[in-house]
Amino acid sequence: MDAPIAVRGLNHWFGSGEARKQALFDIDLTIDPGELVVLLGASGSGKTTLLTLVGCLREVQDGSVLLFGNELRGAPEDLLVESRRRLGFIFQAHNLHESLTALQNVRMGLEVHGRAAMAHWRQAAAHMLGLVGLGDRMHYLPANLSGGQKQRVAVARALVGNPQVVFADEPTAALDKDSGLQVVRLLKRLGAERGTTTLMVTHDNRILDLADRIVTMEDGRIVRDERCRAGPIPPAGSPA
Ligand SMILES: Nc1ncnc2c1ncn2[C@@H]1O[C@H](COP(=O)(O)OP(=O)(O)OP(=O)(O)O)[C@@H](O)[C@H]1O
Repeated sequence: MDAPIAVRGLNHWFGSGEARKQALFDIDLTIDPGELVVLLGASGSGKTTLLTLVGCLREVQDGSVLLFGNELRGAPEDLLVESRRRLGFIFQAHNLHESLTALQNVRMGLEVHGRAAMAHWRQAAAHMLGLVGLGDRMHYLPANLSGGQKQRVAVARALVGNPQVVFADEPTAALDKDSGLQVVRLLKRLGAERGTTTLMVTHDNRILDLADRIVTMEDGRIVRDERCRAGPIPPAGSPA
């Protein structure tokens, strides 16, 4: 299988005129299918900028970003929309809809996938909530869930559409140690089972043990790229 993400010579600037400031410098990064890659780096080093560029949430200005083999620089809107459908996003502020139950919140993760996916939304959402250990909380409103449980609902929502790549920005920041580990273990397990690739920004040293690879950024540049011992578990059905 081809690399889902291949970045070459990526530069990015914010602002214009006098205030123009370069945030990314000549980034090269190839991520293999099924990898759980952690992006580390001090505040302002460019992690979120990189994540949003690869996640089709920001326009690529200079260099190349191949997502599923498609060039995002200068890509037409319909290609970006199509690409986003294959992605899942988990952000620190889990932004669940307070007036919707856990099940209904997870349903939202299927809405972009059209009528075929929606036909069986209840089964799919319930199955996903079961996988994140919330089978007995499906009809709870967010207000009646703990921080860790809410984040797991957000994880279920991100994963219910079976994304090929998951982008997670500080997914454990609001969680205690056990809940944080649980969320990342879940991502890792689903990655192994489904071949899902995860690119995760974190400051959380506690979850580094679970990473297949740790990429460190400093002042807009990648300064280290280390593979960890464990390595990715190949998805079921891939050649030995
Ligand atoms: N919308 C924006 N407008 C102007 N400058 C920005 C914008 N977003 C980010 N920057 C700047 O780009 C640089 C990289 O920011 P970025 O948010 O990618 O860093 P980060 O590593 O994710 O930081 P943090 O860990 O604090 O989230 C910083 O200097 C930041 O001030």
